Formats: sequence, structure tokens, C-alpha cells
Amino acid sequence: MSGPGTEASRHARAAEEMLELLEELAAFSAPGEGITRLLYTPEWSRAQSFLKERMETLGLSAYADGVGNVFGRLPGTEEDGRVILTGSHIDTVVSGGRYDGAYGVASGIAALAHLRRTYGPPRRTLEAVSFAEEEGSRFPLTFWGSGHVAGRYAGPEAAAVSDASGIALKHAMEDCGFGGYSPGSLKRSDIAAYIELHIEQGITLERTGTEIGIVTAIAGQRRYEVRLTGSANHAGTTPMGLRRDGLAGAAEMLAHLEHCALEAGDPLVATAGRLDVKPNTSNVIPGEVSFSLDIRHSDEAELERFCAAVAADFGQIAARRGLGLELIPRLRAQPAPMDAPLCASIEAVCGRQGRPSRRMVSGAGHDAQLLAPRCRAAMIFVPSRDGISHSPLEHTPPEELAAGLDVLIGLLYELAYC
Ligand SMILES: NC(=O)NC(NC(N)=O)C(=O)[O-]
Ligand SMILES: [Zn+2]
Ligand SMILES: [Zn+2]
Repeated sequence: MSGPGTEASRHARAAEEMLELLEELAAFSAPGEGITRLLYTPEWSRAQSFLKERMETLGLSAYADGVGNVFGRLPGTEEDGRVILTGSHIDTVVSGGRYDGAYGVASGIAALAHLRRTYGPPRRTLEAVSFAEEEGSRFPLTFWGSGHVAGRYAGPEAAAVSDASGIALKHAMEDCGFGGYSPGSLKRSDIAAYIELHIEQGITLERTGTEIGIVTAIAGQRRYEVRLTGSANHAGTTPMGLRRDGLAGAAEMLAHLEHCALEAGDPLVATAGRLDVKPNTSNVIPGEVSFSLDIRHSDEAELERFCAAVAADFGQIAARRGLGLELIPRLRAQPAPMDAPLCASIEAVCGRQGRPSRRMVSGAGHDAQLLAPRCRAAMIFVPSRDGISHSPLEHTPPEELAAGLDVLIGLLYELAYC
């Protein structure tokens, strides 16, 4: 028998390439703890250029699209215009780790290089991708890369949002040499399948001693910015009964949110991760407060019901306190089931390679979620040590990273060569 499923040891060179790419990518970071590679920053730009060059060196034909997604193409011999795409995102959260996103990008490139070297051109076209942005860490939009490919964004959104220092997304993008595209033109209808390899970012695989997670669905997400307007006034001269205190209002809302989320129970999760207080000084009643909301559930109807109830309750709290309230939607990502036949194929590859696997739901959002309504999509997870991610402590041992790459190679071989 031949083929990658039975010859995992053949992938040693690919694993080395993947680990080397991860090491090299880690150098593209803003100063500070861990890895910080935010969209359209110099370190982001250099990382994408580096990947593009490396793709070329490894025999892929590389190109970038209008928002800076970078692709490496391995054309198929039976060119039918359809593409099997694999990869993940290049951006990180602030002070993130080395693996979230970067692992899927490095593995996609190493897998295609390996397949080309070992088997020559595939029957069906393969592409590796490094998506521009997924995390929503610099601008209040998420999935900026895959969102364009999936037709979720068309372009004009870039003029409407700015980063914390007031730089418009549109200008940041243009400064990096991107953005000159007509609205909607980056949407791709040629993608037949999208496979994303990623760290689990949870503790399930480690706890159960499982090498490979097969994602059956990705939870839905809603993100909002909540803005409260009260009145700033003197902390010593304003009686308690006459105050319109934005921060006291926010505190009541957040305590209520936590109570409701606990009552709703798993898998509902609700988080307010960012709080801005103005003027943020000890002897002034806070007149303007804003905070972020991130609410998730794997069932769309439950998610919708919870968000509507929270919005109504926030309205009542604001009205009682005489506060102005704005609830600005920032993200609406539906729960995304992964392709069942692809899940079965991944399971079969794991079986052939003798790797324990289990099916699981992802609470974290992924580019695959955006692609899933457009094409067959699947995700392969490897363990995250102590379940930690979005942290400099993010870690997966090399042999576990290599195991995920083996499975990816096995699946791509089946999809593109058989
Ligand atoms: N895999 C992730 O860390 N994704 C994160 N980012 C998005 N956009 O979902 C998240 O918050 O879950
Ligand atoms: Zn992440
Ligand atoms: Zn990620």
C-alpha cells in the first residue's frame, strides 16, 4: 500500500518545515510579551511577504488578494476550476501565542510542499492560505480575511471602523498596499473544500489523552459594543440620588449578564472583556462608559433568545438610571456545522495512522465558520497544553503538532490525488 495514510514517517521533513516556519513566524511580532501581530501593522506585513516568498521557494505559485490574504497554489492536472483550500489566519491577539492561526498556515504550506515533492502535481488544485485577519484584535471587525473570500464583507466596511488610536481600517489597509479592489470582488466561488488545522484552545483533548479532535460544529457568536451616556460631575458635591453614573450602570448590567448566563447554563457563555471609562479619574462621576459583549452558543435560536433578553434588560436598567444606551452589533457569526463526509474521512485517516481521535464542538470561532456556508468545511484540532491559548503560554509539543500535520496530509492526499 502507498499513500500518506500508511507512511506517516515520510512526513518527517514536512514536520521539520512546519516547525521551522512556526519558529520563523514567531519573529514577526511587535515588542512585548508573547506574539502580537495585528492586522496591517509592519510585523503583519512582513510576515505575509515572508510567507509569500516561502511559498514560491517551496514550489507553489503565490499571490495576495486585495485585502492581503496570501495564497499558494498547486495546480491540478484535471483543472476543473475548483480548489481545495487549507490554512488559517496570520493575525494574533495582543500578547498571544505562537500557534493560534500560525499552526494552520505553516502546516498548510508544509503539507502542499510535501505532496508536490512526493507525488507531483495533484489531480485537483490545492491552495494554502494565510488569511489576513480573524481575531478582531485591532479593529472591531473579525474574520476580515476569510470574510472577504466568503462574501461576508464587500469592502465599504473598511471606511466605517477605526482602531483604538483612530486610524481607519481603510487607511491602514491602503498604507500596506491593499484595498484597491471593487466591492465584493474578492468573494470566491471556486472553493470546493476548506480544511483548517488548529490548536484546540481547550482542555478536552489533553484531558482525554486524545491526539486529534474532529470538529463537528463551531459555536455561533454575537459581539456588541455597549455605550452608556450619563453625566460627568463632581464626586463630592453630587448627591447619590441625583447621579447619572455610567460605570455604576455598567456594573449592574455586567452582574446581571453573568447571572443570566449562569442560569442559561452550558454551552452558553457571555463575556465583557473590555471596559472604557471616561473620564476615568477618581473624583469625577463617570459620564461615558463603553464595554464589549461576546456571547456564544452552539444553537442559533438559544443564542438569539439570550441576546434579545439581555438587550431588553439592559434597556430597563439604563432607563431606570437615566442613562443613554446604544447597543452596536459588531459580529454575528452563526453556528456552523462542519461537513459530515469530511469528518468521516478525517476519522478514517486517523484510524489508518493509528491516532486516537474524538469528535467535538469548537467554542472558539474560526475561519472555517465563514467558509462553511460556501463550501465543504472541516477542522482538525491538536491538544493545547493546559487548555491555554490567547496567551504567551500557548503550547503544543512538536510531536503533537506533527501528528496534526500527518492527518492533514493524509486528508489532502485523499481529496486531491485519489
Ligand atoms: N480561535 C479563536 O481564538 N477565535 C477567536 N476569534 C474569533 N474571531 O472568533 C475567538 O474569539 O474565538
Ligand atoms: Zn484566536
Ligand atoms: Zn485561530
